[in-house]
Amino acid sequence: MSGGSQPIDGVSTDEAYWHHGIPKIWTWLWVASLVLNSSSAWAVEFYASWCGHCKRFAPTWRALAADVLEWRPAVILGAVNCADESNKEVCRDFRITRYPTLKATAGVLHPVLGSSIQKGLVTWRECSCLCYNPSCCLAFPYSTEEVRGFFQKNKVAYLALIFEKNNSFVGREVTLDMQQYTNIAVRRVLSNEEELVKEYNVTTFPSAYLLVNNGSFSRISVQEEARSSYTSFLRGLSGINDKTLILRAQNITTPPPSRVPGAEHPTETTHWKHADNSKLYMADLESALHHSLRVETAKFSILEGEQLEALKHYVAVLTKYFPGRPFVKNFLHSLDNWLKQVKEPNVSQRALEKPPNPAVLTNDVTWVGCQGSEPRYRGYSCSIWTLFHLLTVQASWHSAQNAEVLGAMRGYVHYFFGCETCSEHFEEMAAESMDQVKSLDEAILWLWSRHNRVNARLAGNIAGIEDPKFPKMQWPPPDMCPSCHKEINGQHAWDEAAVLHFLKGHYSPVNIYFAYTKPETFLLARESRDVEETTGAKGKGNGIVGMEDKERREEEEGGEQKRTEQVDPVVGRKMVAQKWQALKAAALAAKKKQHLSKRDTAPLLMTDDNSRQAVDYAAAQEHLRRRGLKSKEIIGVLEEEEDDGVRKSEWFHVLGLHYSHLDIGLYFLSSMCLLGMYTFYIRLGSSKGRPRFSMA
Ligand SMILES: Cc1cc2nc3c(=O)[nH]c(=O)nc-3n(C[C@H](O)[C@H](O)[C@H](O)COP(=O)(O)OP(=O)(O)OC[C@H]3O[C@@H](n4cnc5c(N)ncnc54)[C@H](O)[C@@H]3O)c2cc1C
Repeated sequence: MSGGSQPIDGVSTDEAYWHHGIPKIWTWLWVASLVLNSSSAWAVEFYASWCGHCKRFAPTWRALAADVLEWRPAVILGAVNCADESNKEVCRDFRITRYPTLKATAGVLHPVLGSSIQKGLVTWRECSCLCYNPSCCLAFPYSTEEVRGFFQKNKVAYLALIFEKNNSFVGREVTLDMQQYTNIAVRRVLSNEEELVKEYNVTTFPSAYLLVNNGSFSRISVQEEARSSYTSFLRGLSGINDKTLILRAQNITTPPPSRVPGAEHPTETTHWKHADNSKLYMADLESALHHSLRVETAKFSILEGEQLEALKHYVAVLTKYFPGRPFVKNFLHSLDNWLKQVKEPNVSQRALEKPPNPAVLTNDVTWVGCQGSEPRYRGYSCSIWTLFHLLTVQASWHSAQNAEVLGAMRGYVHYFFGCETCSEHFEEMAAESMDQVKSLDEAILWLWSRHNRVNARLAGNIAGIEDPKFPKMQWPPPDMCPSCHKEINGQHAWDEAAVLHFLKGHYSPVNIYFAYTKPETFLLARESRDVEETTGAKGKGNGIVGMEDKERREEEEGGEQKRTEQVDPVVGRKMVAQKWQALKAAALAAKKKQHLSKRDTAPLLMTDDNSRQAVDYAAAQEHLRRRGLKSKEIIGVLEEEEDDGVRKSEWFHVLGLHYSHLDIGLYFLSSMCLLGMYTFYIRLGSSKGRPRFSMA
């Protein structure tokens, strides 16, 4: 893979990737083998797709890639998206904790703008030449002897000499510009190489001379003594060979694998999800938890000191105030307990990664309310704001300490939030006034007003980081909360009491919608399968709770495709309507054939496709299995269904309540009670008229 302004054939083109044409690096193995073992010098930008500053920096990196396109294979530019979970290990191993970070095979390049990066690249190229491959060091200054013996040693038609001062980069840049051309060599000669300076009668620096292998030479006459002028003059010489011949001969245009199999991790699809901006979505909140706890913290192989304390504080606040689904709350509780019991001064990432058993949390991201019009917009940063607003409001209903949530947010943003400039800005605001927050309501308003300050700073689409569909505004806008806005002396003013009231309603658990969330059974199934895949521990739980061994074997023998169908959210999404019908049909058939009772199939059959009610598919499926329905007859429907914007999640939405499979279990229990009572009363009825007690 190589850098440049043009898309490279065969490289997977990701819509989310705005560094168009710069190689996207997928996996640690690949990076390690390509970057570290390469005789080329690599410069890689590590970024996060949600990070505004990375978006702002992207044009510079892109322009640089275009500019140094001709420096391949000596210098190659790449980019790695650290927000992509499949790159988690790469980013950790390269010790990337903030975005954007530029790293080169010989050190870190500081993300400074413009030509200084280029100069940095040139200097670094020289250093890496020394470290890795001395024979490639064409950019070192030439001595008088080297120039004199040049044509004896090298079978080329031309030698271009760039005379320049030591601190000039022109000679080195032209050398790199021309290094893919055959039949010509470019060398820099320093102004203190007196003999040569005299011999060629050099009076200005820089200036360039062309030596021909027949012994003639002339000054290169250009309008401006600059890199671009020299390069275009030299490229116009007759007999200069086309670079693509060399590239082909060296086979360096071969693209890298677009994705290493197994590196994929289910992430969001580009499929548009219906969302209402007056609602909160649990999918966003759970995705924020997952990303903050498993991706942002995963950048550090060891957590210790204040950073570890910040994590503990964050998790403790989440555990207290996150209004999650029961199994998510369990997850947080387990993590919190585990962290509290840590006696060592540090915690390794590996230890942290072990999921607290048996609790489970989604292990991918699904943006709904935080979805951007393109994958490069919004997402994580939106969700973390949403999460913290929700927590400040939740804390106000409990007897929390005033700045407990704000403190957790401050610590989290300071130590873990990858966007460096965001973190610095937030810290400035916190240092300025967070300690003046005197009540829980003030904490809600403090966060609201600081968020609005950030919105104001970013408004107006600075450097294209604003999602055009979600322009930055002072929030809540009048259409969301008319009473929040008032006028004092013709000037807009906020009615803070109304704002507080609005925020408490907006960031309240009853305003959280569960569309696009995955049920616990689905997550457990996926998690245990992941464990199985990584440990190779086949047969040790396939995630289908309570499944008989025989059936599990059948399932495994059923082949990969079936398993994929059951769990792959993308495939599932496409096929779900069909599957749903098939599952119903299978249940009906089974009911007839196998004499399953109505009770057994009830949860499935009572569900109306067009209603807003939805059944816990996985629970129903599991239930049918237990009732003897063969696995082959049950088509896995673990994914939500979407039909004209009406969603049926695996959780019931009935009167605003969410029913899990536990609820369905209770439903069966109550059905049985009813049945029992019914039988009892029938018996009672049939015994009417008969004396209850023997007559005396
Ligand atoms: C702590 C922090 C600091 C950041 N600093 C920077 C920075 O310095 N530079 C930069 O480029 N990006 C920064 N970002 C990212 C930026 O603020 C946005 O998150 C990002 O641009 C995505 O914007 P968005 O349109 O999704 O809405 P966001 O601003 O992320 O808001 C998310 C949701 O919160 C709600 N909301 C909006 N405003 C408010 C409010 N005032 N009160 C309550 N709820 C509100 C809305 O429903 C909105 O959809 C920061 C993010 C965080 C978490």
